Amino acid sequence: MFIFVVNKNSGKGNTLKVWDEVQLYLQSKKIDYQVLVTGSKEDVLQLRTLIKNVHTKISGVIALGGDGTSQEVINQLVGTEYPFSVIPTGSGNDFARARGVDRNLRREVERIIGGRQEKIDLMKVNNRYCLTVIGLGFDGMVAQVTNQMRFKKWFGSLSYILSVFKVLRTYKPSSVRLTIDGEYIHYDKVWLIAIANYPYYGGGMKICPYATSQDGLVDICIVHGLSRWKLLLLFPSVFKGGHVKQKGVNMIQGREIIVNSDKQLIIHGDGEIIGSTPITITIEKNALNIIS
Ligand SMILES: Nc1ncnc2c1ncn2[C@@H]1O[C@H](COP(=O)(O)OP(=O)(O)OP(=O)(O)O)[C@@H](O)[C@H]1O
Repeated sequence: MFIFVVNKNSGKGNTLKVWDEVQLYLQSKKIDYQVLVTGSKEDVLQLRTLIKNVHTKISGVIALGGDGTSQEVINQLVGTEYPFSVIPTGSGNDFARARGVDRNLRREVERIIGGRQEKIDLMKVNNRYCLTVIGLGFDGMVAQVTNQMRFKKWFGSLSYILSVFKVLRTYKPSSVRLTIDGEYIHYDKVWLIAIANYPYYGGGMKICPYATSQDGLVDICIVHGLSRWKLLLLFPSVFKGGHVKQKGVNMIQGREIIVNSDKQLIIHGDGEIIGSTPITITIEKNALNIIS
């Protein structure tokens, strides 16, 4: 038995259409499933009840949505053995991108149904688990502007790039004190800090190219000390991960990161606003089963 959580509001609004196709395939193969169609984050809480009431073996819980939907679903699955996967129908889809998705829907569903399982690490902030990247400062603001954008549905992953240019015009960098596994580091003029379990965010920006969800560590990218113009020039290199070799970019790894800043910085996790500084981020090894 598979359980599907379908976020009818994700991406360009065609998630229900994709679900219809998936459903046809499941029925043609006589695969047992249940579905929860959700219209808000709060609806995902019904997943627990659904799981409790299923009396056959659950082979997987599959989200149809983007990274925000995935975050909601995995927060219901941590502590269980049920494996998670996603059929990407969101705007950014950075978790799916990192795993490598088959563009052919039928093959993607087949892969999920027959897939092997593996354990991955998750990042934890204030009792909330995040899958891909947590971003602070400039990044937090970009996520906020993107989520408020009326045309996000139309622009898909391009909406993150449009927001970058919008935020770049007015954002002011700040001083940040990082404590990484007990060691203090002070940075001035910090534009952004990205803390990653997977390489991508913002619909394909390879912010931490070497991040892997199976090493018990987060990769941290700190962009600091640059003028607005230099930041703009650095921007194109992030799509291939080339920014990591440039001046003004520091890469560090760690297990526990405490962030303090001279002004309150907005924080996103998987593209969703999850709080503001000061904040502590930890990594939990092997916290989630996924279908790979
Ligand atoms: N299961 C759910 N059902 C309905 N709404 C949800 C669910 N999970 C999250 N949401 C809300 O729906 C919004 C959109 O979902 P999601 O983030 O998955 O799609 P997206 O923003 O298009 O894609 P991405 O995050 O990959 O850019 C989220 O910002 C969140 O507020």
